[in-house]
Amino acid sequence: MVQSSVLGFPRMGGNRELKKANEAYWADKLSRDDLLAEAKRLRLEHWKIQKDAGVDSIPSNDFAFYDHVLDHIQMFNAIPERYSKHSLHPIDEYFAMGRGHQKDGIDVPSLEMVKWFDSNYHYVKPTFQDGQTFKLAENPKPVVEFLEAKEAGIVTRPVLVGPVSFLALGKADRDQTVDPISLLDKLLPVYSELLQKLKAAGAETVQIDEPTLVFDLPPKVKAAFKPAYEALTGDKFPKLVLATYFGDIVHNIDVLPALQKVHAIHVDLVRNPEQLDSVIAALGPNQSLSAGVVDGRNIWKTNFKRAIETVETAVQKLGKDRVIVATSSSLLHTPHSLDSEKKLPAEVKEWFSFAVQKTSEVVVIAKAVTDGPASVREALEANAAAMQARASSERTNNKAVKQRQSEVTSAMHERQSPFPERYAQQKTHLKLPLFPTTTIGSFPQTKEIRVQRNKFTKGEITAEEYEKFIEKEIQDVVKIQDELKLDVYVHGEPERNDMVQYFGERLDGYVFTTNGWVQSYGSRCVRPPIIVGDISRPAPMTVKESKYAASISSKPMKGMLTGPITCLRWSFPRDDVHQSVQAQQLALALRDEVVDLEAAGIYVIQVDEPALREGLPLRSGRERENYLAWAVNSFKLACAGVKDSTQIHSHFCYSEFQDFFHAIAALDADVLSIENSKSDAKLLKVFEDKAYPRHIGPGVYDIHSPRIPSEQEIKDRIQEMLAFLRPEQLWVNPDCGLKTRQWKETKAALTNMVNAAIYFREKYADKA
Ligand SMILES: Nc1nc2c(c(=O)[nH]1)N[C@@H](CNc1ccc(C(=O)N[C@@H](CCC(=O)N[C@@H](CCC(=O)N[C@@H](CCC(=O)O)C(=O)O)C(=O)O)C(=O)O)cc1)CN2
Ligand code: MET
Ligand SMILES: [Zn+2]
Repeated sequence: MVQSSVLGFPRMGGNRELKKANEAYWADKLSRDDLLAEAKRLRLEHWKIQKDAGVDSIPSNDFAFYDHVLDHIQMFNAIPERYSKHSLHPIDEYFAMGRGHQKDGIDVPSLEMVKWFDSNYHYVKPTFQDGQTFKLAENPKPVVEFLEAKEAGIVTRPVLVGPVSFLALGKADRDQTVDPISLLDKLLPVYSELLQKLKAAGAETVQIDEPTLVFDLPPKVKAAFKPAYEALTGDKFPKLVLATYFGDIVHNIDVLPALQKVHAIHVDLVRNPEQLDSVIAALGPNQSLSAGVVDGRNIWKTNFKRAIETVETAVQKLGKDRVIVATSSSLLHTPHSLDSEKKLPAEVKEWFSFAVQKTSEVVVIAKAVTDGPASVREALEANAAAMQARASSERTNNKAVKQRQSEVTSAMHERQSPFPERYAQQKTHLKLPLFPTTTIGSFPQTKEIRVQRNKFTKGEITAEEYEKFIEKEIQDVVKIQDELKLDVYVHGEPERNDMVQYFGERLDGYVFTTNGWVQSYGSRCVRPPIIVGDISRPAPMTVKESKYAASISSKPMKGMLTGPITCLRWSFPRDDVHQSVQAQQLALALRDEVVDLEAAGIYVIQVDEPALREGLPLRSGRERENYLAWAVNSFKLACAGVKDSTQIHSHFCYSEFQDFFHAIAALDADVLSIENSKSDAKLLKVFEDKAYPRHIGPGVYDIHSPRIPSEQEIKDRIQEMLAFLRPEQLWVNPDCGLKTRQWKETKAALTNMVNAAIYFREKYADKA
């Protein structure tokens, strides 16, 4: 029979219990025992949900306090000495690697955190030493959690990150030269030991994730699969289901013969349905296919008819015993349950499926194929009705939006004049000093701000009271910027819950959840708004706050918008029209906002695009070029409606930009601010040819840590930049917004930053 399976379940809990427990533990408000107990309770609850839904293969070890890659770093003892030398309790050592540790005389920053493939989830990068060795932890987490589930009567399928991906997703530590994949021989015995322990504990099957198979792989990495899976398959090991996701593996299909002893290969058939035939053809005679047909990355109900057809195609070739119905990826990227959404319009709620609902979907699909459609007739009929209702809904189509899109011209993407002419006007208009200082937009989102917003959302305070509160926050932020002597001010974004959700809530074509949280990193979560139809802007979204801020200050006030690509990427997009169409609709809505800000007297406007790099297709080639063409165009369309004298800024963070800078340069923004301080100034190499023509502020300090950078440190950074960039084109700013910081360290860090800028301003006074 066709089995059903889930590749991973969200960890946070229906009410973000894990976030709250972690943060309480970090603040010394929850004991270690209580934290561990809460985690155990959540794991059990999540297994039960899947068991009750009837899922055959339920994952374990998908839970992580902070990040699952970090779990592996600790379990294999790939812990850099700067963490291990303090003999912290294992869980504190773990958090020290994830988020840094400044306590009891210890001061160590976190390991690097980077994007998980093309998602808004971030993992902790394994960081290896020359001479790296590995050792399996005494009580490996996957074994402990397998036994925990077993004790509760649930036999699970443990999930591991595979050895090739674990190495390939890592890097050499700073000042080290080791090529991670060369460590395979040392790592395999540890995996072997772990898999045997899992088998001894009773695990029949283990899911081993090798998502790097969707990349273009360097030959050395590609060649590592054969020895790895020869070493880890055979009678003494559990059966392995090797999982890939977020792309196709057709370009690496020649790796499959080396994987023939692996029980099953999992592929993402939501993202790349066309890979089905090639993968089936490459399977060995005894191998099974795990067909990822329920989307782990989006919230749309699965189209049962289409999914069943796909699975049937596989069954015809392989037989029912060699096909597994699965989620396309872990459900980590979807919110917990639709049941807690009380405010969604009833019509659209019918179109959605969150993690809890998706667990039932895999079961229905598997049953439909095993026992025939009649066995699940009701579910299939309800599903078909929902598909039909969505396709014909008034909400999805807006004629005026389509009309406007048809009238977009190429001239609408270009500013009136080239940069030198624009800059000449901006210079006289804005009267900025050399080395102008600014921040990226947000100031600390204090507990008080969140509590007031929560009261307003619940109707406990009136709109007027909330507005007064926000105005007071803006006044405070302006006053602080006066004291700090910054040059270009921001209003601080106190009215925004999140830089994407805030816009989603103000645009037609979107709906939003009240509890649809998804983990972004560590304990930080987002509630991606959902694009259900054609997007338009019913009214200005940010003008009131920016105008108010400008009215109480004599300095230039920077307006703050989230760009079309970031709005798209950090929302749940539609799956019924191409993303380029949605991006253009967002661009047109933002274009109106940009023009309205200018008309309201805002002459510096920042349009953030931190997700531009994340949207880049994972493999090089034509698909990437297509993406860049429409992505760059949508940004330009959003910004180009202003006069030459209005200065357009854009901001980039959370990605590596060295190999991507040409795309950022193509945006033609007057000023860029770009994260720089964590990557050992790798970014600056891009400017080696000294050809970048416009203005730019590579971040001068990391905002992720409460650590206060000294004035000297910041001066050193700026000095380093001056080797690559002209003094006339440099801005001085932090790496990113300050919303996750406290006021105390924010003021101290910015004081040092402004002093450093003043030093260079005086030094280069002749350039002014
Ligand atoms: N969408 C998105 N993706 C992004 C980023 C980003 O800023 N936005 N930045 C990068 C890093 N990722 C990040 C993701 C989240 C957060 C973050 O700060 N999240 C906050 C939630 C922000 C939010 O939506 N806040 C709401 C709701 C706050 C809340 O929890 N309220 C309480 C009630 C108030 C209280 O008692 O505190 C509740 O609902 O229970 C608001 O302010 O209104 C968190 O997890 O704590 C930061 C960075 C990359 N991806
Ligand atoms: N303007 C936004 C902020 O300052 C940009 C953040 S990029 C993740 O928070
Ligand atoms: Zn940023």
